[in-house]
Amino acid sequence: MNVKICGITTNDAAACAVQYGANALGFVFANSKRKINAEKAKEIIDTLPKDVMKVGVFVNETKENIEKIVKLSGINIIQLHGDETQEFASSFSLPIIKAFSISSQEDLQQVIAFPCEYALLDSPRGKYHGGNGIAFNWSIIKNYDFGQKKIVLAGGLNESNLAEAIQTTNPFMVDVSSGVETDGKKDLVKIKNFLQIGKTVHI
Ligand SMILES: O=C(O)c1ccccc1NCC(=O)[C@H](O)[C@H](O)COP(=O)(O)O
Repeated sequence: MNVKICGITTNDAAACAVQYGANALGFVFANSKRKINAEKAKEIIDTLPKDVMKVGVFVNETKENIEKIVKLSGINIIQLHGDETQEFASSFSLPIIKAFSISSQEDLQQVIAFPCEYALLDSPRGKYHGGNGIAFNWSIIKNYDFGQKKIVLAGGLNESNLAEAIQTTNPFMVDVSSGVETDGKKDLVKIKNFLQIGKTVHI
């Protein structure tokens, strides 16, 4: 299973995630307790292997600022986690991960229609637009045909529920932030455990 560890702010957390096989690391440039600036993100990204996806997370940010941060930091995928339009998403040359809040089957139609390579399915917004540590009802997407969209399952995943989440939804990738933290900081043991489960679980 592909695994994205989101909300990376330190070299240690990035190195640990890469060591245990993370496929993607997320850097949050939006209002968040995990917010990072482009310079620090670049310092971390410069240490990462080529094949690890470097995802920049944005919420209702301007195109100009996103492009500035892309250039400064070296991120190579843009995650739009706000109310961005289809037109806005289509205006970038980098691959797009569009985040969707899922609370019922009706929310799934917009996922298919949206012009993005990856659709990140998350729980409804809490204090922040994302990274709230709350799972949605996975049965909503069980056996749903998303066509060519690569589904990234997010929201409240942790080492206790990851295997069940993957077996229920069979996504392209799983994404975690709060579930690999202790007291609001990335926990290297939890990152390792999460990745070991993600890499070995049978679907
Ligand atoms: O992580 C944040 O703090 C954040 C803030 C604002 C917008 C998006 C954010 N995170 C995006 C992610 O991809 C998270 O990993 C995803 O929402 C799942 O988070 P969690 O439920 O904490 O595992």
